[in-house]
Amino acid sequence: MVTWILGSDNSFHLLAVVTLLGAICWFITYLSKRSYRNLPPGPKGLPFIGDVRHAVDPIWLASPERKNEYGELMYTSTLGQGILVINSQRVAIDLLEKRSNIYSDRQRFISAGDYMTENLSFTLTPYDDVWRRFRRASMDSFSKSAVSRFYPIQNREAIMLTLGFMKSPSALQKHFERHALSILLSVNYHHPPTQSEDDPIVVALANHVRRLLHEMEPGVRLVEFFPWLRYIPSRFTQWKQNARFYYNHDSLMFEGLVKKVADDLANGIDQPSFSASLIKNQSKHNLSERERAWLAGDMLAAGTETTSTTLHWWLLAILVYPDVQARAHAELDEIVGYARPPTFSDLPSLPYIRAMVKETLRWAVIAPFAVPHVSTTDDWYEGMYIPKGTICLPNIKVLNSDPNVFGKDAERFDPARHLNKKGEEVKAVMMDGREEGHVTFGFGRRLCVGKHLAEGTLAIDFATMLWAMKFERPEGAVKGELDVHTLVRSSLTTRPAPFEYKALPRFPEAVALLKEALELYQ
Ligand code: HEM
Repeated sequence: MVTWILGSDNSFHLLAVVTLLGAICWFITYLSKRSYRNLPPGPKGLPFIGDVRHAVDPIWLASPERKNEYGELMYTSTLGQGILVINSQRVAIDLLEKRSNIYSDRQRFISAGDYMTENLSFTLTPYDDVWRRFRRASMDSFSKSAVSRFYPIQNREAIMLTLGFMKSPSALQKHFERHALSILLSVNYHHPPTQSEDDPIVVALANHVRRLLHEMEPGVRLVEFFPWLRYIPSRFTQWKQNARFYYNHDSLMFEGLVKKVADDLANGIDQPSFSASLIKNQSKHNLSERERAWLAGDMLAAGTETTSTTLHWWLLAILVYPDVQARAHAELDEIVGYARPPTFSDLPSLPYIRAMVKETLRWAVIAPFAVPHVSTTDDWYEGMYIPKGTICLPNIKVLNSDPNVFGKDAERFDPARHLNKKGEEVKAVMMDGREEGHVTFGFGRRLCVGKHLAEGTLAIDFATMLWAMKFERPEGAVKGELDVHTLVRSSLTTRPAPFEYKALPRFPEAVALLKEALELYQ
């Protein structure tokens, strides 16, 4: 047969086709090997399973030693999943900002994503049409100018937080968590101030976040490693039944919160809130009722713990750096005085307080890898190959203390680094010229939507708390004893290790003046 083919007229064509196919196969193999030979440096691990041990160890991945060992980019992989750790602002900006069009997807989770949220959790949703509509709708309400309508809520909550602290200073975490959630419930639904952490909505939300994060933990769901398991019918798979149950449960919870706002609007009660804007702009945003409810609901999950954890780090920072606290007190005394607590209208005249917001976000380690991005196409960067589907981890602590950007004293908490010699705000301390002075809000198209709201909350909280109180170490505490390095993992974020402090009123009338001011916001 072979002889016949070779001997016929067609034989030449066939031989040519086979040779050509062979050459193409060889070329593809050569190219792919060449690509994989050019992956960024990093630990290789074992054949087939890769570097499982390190890939699931965030402390190892985030350590500044990796930068010394491998440089600005480190690539590792496990079970075929590529992971890229970005260790310099320059590269983070080049990839996640300048090539944002191909680095803006999120990691896919079958259980937490496809089943438990039907991919309607804004923070986790893939880079698709739903995300685009969510992004547009939320930018309308959370832009720098739009958030000013929430100032009265933030002012009220700053006073409530300060009064709570003055009454029971030791319960810092409870105060910060109640405060952050209460702001977001009011901003989202014009909900009245939340009084305690036992409030049913507080408990329900905490459970929602806890469930999702548990579901996303590596190794909790086998289906994440063996996606074909999703095709096993629900009656044999408890995880699928649970995920469906909680999707329906959470959808009803979020829809119920928006419905209350819709009822108010129908009854002529028109108070500023994110949900009210979504309802009024229904046709512009093109969101279904369910999408709308999940969008508003995800703001609570994304904004609560991040804000409360930042406050927690700030308190530690001003204890470790009493000189910073003293300079903030001096600014408040000069600009606000002792006759009334600060308001948003004071903030333009309080550059040191505003710089303290930037510096807290730079110095604190709130989310060590922000929220990972995923690449959507194969890419080449400075001769290195980055395969499609790579999980990209910006190493926030390393980027925020990059000596090329912040100098040799980057470890120090020093708001003055964001000011010039005259004490005025310096707009850009960053490589891309962005104004924040840190990369804690993430990058590119997925940059934190709530950043303006969060900055306002932190500024008015710092101003109000420092106007009323002085924070000190308890008697007998030795300088240098405070631990600024340990990271205690909470659900979404990392907090500092527990520490002791005293919160002392700065002058006798502070409580009465705060209570008086609070009445204006009731
Ligand atoms: C200090 C407080 C906050 C910090 C440190 C923080 C940090 C972040 C980070 C790191 C991301 C991921 C960015 C990226 O993927 O590159 C993010 C995304 C997001 N944040 Fe924030 N955030 C804070 C407050 C808030 C608040 C108050 C809200 C709601 C009003 C909010 C809503 C969101 C949303 C919805 C996303 C997802 C955006 C998207 O995937 O397109 N955040 N935030």
